[in-house]
Amino acid sequence: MSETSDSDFEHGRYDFTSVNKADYDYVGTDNEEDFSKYLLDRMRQLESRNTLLKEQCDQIESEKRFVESQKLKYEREVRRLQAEVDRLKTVPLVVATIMDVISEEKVLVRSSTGPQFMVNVSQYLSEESLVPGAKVALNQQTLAIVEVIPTSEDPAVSAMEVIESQDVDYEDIGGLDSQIQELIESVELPLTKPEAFQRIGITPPKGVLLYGEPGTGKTLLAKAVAHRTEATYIRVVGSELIQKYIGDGSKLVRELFDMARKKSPSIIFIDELDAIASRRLNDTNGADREVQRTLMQLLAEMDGFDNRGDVRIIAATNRLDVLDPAILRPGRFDRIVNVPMPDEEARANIFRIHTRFMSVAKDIDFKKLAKLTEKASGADLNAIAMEAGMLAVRLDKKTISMDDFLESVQKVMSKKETEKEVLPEGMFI
Ligand SMILES: Nc1ncnc2c1ncn2[C@@H]1O[C@H](COP(=O)(O)OP(=O)(O)OP(=O)(O)O)[C@@H](O)[C@H]1O
Repeated sequence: MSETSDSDFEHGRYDFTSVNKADYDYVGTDNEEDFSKYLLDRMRQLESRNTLLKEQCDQIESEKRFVESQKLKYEREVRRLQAEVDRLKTVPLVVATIMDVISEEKVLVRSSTGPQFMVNVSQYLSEESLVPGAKVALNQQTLAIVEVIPTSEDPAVSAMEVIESQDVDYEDIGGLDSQIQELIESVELPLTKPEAFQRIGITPPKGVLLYGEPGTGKTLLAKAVAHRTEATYIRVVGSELIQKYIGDGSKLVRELFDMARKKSPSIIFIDELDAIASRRLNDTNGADREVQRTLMQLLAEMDGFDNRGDVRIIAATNRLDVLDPAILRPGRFDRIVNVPMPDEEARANIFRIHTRFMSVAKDIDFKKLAKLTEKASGADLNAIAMEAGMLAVRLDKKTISMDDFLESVQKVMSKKETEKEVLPEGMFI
């Protein structure tokens, strides 16, 4: 009988198909019983070897699967690194802003270095993303648009101030009684009593335009009406629509009206209307065309707007003289309200309003303060009251004295004078 060592099994050297010649010697001999025993032993041995080999095979299989998955992982890593190397080796892209979309394939852009180009568009870019104002990347050689750069902030969110409820009321406004009355009739009543207008058969004005020098209370008036009507107050600033998001103004105007409808009853307050509604001087310039497009969108929104609805529009400007007459036509801003600088009586009232919650001495002569502040706006008077309060705090006093007010008047009014001197004619502070 040949000897087979354990290591033969382990190393696969054992030939399972062959039978040792010596094994035949048992057949037909007395040793047959021994031979059967031997075969049984051998079979058990082989079975146990078989189980062991199966286990080893399973283990090798699982190792193989592991190695294969590692291989795939490293292949992926190599591909990623290769792509990164390729990306770093490619020529840089030029950043540009879309000025105008001429057709599906042609777009007018202004590159970040200044010049404007008419460029082609990659067919893989979605048409909706190609809108005036969008930032794009151009191939350096062909200048074709290859990518639309996502905006880091939503212009609609940052350009609009939306306040669900206001805390300013008519009592917080000094000296503008007739202006308040105008707003009650043209904004408050259409929102609170629309049926009264229907009954009488008149349509309320679509838009109210407040004009006057800075700091005279135009914003305050709009906020107070929003408060009275419990309407959502949505404010946009004309110059921000244009300066920050060139090309996006018209989209923003559309979004503004959509939001106003969604949040109705609402009051849209457009501050610095002149920035988007000035008479155009130069049509050829891209920025001017943008302003025009924004204005066109505003007019379209106003024209398609139901004046009996629960969205009202108030706009404000310091420069009524530069407005495009189109904006003042009937059916648009057809109620024009002057918000003047406060007269003496109004100034005294505004002082009283702004010192209501301050700890002031009993002998404060508001009439005298009003006389001393002839050219002051409501905002200046507020600044005077605040400054007087600061003086009292600095001196650790319990109440604000008349002297504190006089010192503050002197300080704020002389500052105003010097600022006015350095400003070009026609510009307000
Ligand atoms: N008539 C007023 N009564 C009481 N406070 C006033 C009045 N006018 C202005 N103020 C004060 O001045 C601040 C600025 O006023 P407001 O923002 O309403 O001016 P504005 O006319 O909208 O100015 P701008 O044209 O610069 O936007 C107000 O928050 C308020 O404190």
